[in-house]
Amino acid sequence: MLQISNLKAGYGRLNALRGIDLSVKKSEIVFIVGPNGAGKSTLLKVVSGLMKPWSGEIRFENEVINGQPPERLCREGLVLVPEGRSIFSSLTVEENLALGGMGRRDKDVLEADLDTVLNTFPILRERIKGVAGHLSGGEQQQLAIARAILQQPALIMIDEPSLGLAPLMIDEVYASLKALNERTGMTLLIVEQSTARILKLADRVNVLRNGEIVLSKHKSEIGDPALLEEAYFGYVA
Ligand SMILES: Nc1ncnc2c1ncn2[C@@H]1O[C@H](COP(=O)(O)OP(=O)(O)OP(=O)(O)O)[C@@H](O)[C@H]1O
Repeated sequence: MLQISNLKAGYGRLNALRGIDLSVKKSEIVFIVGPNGAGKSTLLKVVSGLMKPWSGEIRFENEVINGQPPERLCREGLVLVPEGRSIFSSLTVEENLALGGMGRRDKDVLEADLDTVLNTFPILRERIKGVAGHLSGGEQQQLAIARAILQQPALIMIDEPSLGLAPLMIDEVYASLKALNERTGMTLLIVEQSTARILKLADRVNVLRNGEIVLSKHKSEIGDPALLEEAYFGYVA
């Protein structure tokens, strides 16, 4: 579904991505983990069209998408949930969700999808008429994910879904994402700073450090989680 080859990008003279190779297959849950400043957000920005790469190639469903604008990629099914709060805080929860389904013509299916999303994130049903800006950080994160799901993306990229969430809430959000992936086959590319929790969910884990993928393993290849830690902290070459 997504094939990234020798991707390089940065800011001015700062080299943030130094030749990334990465692939995501249909219906997989793929994680990119790495410490602060590793280049994780930059990678998602480049793939989603928010930032132009210096060189390399990004293929989405076999089409080269380098440099295409984010709104076009969104229409083609590649949707980013950026880090932090990306909801419209003065609109209600319902209005925010409606924006997610705006481009869809299948209104009946949309209604069923909305119901499913509200079952997945019950707090959003409780607060449906409330102003989104009054939700807690974690609830706003759920709203951002729910809105993205309603866009029916083929590939949803989420930047740090655990950011600012209490541990129990992180478990809930991940359980919901896993259930969604199992039910609909939606492909997920998720960025996280911490390696905690991800092994239970991931089909593939990529460790990004200093702009380079230093480890990429399918779940069947990760026998010892220490391998992951070593790559993360740079104990191995
Ligand atoms: N807008 C920007 N202008 C200049 N440098 C930037 C900008 N955004 C990021 N950087 C730099 O690019 C490098 C990669 O940053 P990036 O935000 O991609 O890392 P990250 O892995 O997402 O980190 P974190 O986990 O802390 O969010 C860092 O050295 C960072 O300082």
